[in-house]
Amino acid sequence: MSRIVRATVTPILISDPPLLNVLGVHQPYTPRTIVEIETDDGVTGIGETYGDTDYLDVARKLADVLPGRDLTSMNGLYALASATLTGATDEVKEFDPAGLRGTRNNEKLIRSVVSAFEVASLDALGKTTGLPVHCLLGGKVRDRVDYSGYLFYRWAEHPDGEAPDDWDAALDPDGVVRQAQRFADDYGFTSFKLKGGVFAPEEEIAAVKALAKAFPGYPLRLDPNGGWSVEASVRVAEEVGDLLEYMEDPTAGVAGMAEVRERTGAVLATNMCVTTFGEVPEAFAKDAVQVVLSDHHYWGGLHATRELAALCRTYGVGLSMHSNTHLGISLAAMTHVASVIPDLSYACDSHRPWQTEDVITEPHRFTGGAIEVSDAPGLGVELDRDALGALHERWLARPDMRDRDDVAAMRKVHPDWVQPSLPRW
Ligand SMILES: O=C([O-])C(=O)C[C@H](O)[C@@H](O)C(=O)[O-]
Ligand SMILES: [Mg+2]
Repeated sequence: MSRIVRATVTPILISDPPLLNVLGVHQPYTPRTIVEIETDDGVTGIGETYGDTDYLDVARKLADVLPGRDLTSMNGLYALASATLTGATDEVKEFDPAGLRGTRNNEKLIRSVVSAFEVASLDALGKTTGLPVHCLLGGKVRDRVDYSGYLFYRWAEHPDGEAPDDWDAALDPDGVVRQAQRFADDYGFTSFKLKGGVFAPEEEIAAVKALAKAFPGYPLRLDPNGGWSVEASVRVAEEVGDLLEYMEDPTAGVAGMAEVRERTGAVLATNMCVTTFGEVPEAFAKDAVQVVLSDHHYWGGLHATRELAALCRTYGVGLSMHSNTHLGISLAAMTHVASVIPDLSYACDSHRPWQTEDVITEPHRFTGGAIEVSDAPGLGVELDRDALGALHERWLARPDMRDRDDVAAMRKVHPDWVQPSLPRW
C-alpha cells in the first residue's frame, strides 16, 4: 500500500481573455490551484482546481495533514478537509462575483478542494499500478469525449492590453459566427454553446439564428446565467427554442426554472440552481431541470461525479458537463470521468481553447471537437515544472488578481458598473 509522503499546493495565475458574461468580464489573469501528491514509491500525482484564496486556504490545510496517510483513502478526504474548517461559519452566498456556478457554501468549497486531491491521488495510483484513471473508475465506455465550442461575446483585448491573444472582438451575430467558424476550423467542434446574458435577449436571439444559419443542424445552447426574467425566458424559448438542444439557466432559481419549463416545455440545463447534492430533490421534484451540468471540481471529484450520474439516471434527468477557466490537468480529469459514464450523451463544455498557457508538457489537442481518452498510466499528462514556476511567480507578483472578480474587471472600463441584480432582462 503506498503512503503519501508529501502534498504540495501551488497557486498560479493563468492568462484569460476578456470574455463577457452577465456579471461583467473576465480579468486578464485567473487563479488556479495545482496539487501534487508524492508517495513513498517515489511517484507523484497531480490535480487542479479553483484558485481563489478561500479555496487555496483549505487546500493548504488539507495538504498539511496528508503525509503518512494511505494513498487510496480518498473517501476520507472530505472529512479531513472539513476538520480544517472548524469554527468557520457556513456562510451561504447565493450569487457571488467569483464565477457563475451557483450557491457557495462550505460544503461546496470543501468538495472543490477535495476534488483536486482525489484526482492527484488517482493519478498517483494509476502511475503506481500502470493503469489509466479511467480503469480505476471501472473502465471507459468510449475512446473519445466530445466537447462543444464555447463561444463568448468578447473584446479584442483587455483595457490595459494585458494577457493578449490573437482573437478578434465578437460583439454581434457576425462576430459570434466568425468565432464559431474559427473554432470549427481549428478544433472541429460540431456543437456550440453561446455564453449569453451580455446583451438584451433580442440580440442574443439574433446570434443564435445566425449560428443556426451558418451551421445547419449543429446542436446549439444559449446560457445567460440566470440573466432573464421568466417572461424573457419564455419569449426566447418561443423564438429559438427549436434551434437549441437545451436552454442553460435562462432564469435564476428553481421556481423560475420550473415555470419556464411548464410554460414552454423547453429542455433546461443548469450549473447554477443544482450544484450540490442538497439542491437535487426540490429541483427534480419540480421538474425545474432536465439536464444537470456536472463539474467534477465542485461536485467533489470523479467518484462523486459518477454518484451524480447515477442519481440523474434514476430520475430520468440528463447529464452534461460544465467548465470554468481551467488547464490541461482538469481537462484530462474531465475526459477520464466523461469516458466512464455511459449516458453522458451531450458534448461537454470546456473553456480550455481560450487558454494560451498550460502547466502540462503536452497540452491536449481537440480533433473533430473531441479529446482522445488516454490509456497511459494515471491521467496521462506530465507537469511542466518551468511553466508551473512561471505562473506561480505571476501569482506572487499580482495579489490584485488572486480572486476572480468579473464585476471589478468590468469597472475598469465602466467605472459605474455594479454587480447586476438578476434578472437583468
Ligand atoms: O456555464 C457556465 O455558466 C459557466 O461556464 C460559468 C462561467 O463563469 C462563465 O460564465 C464564464 O467563464 O464567464
Ligand atoms: Mg452555465
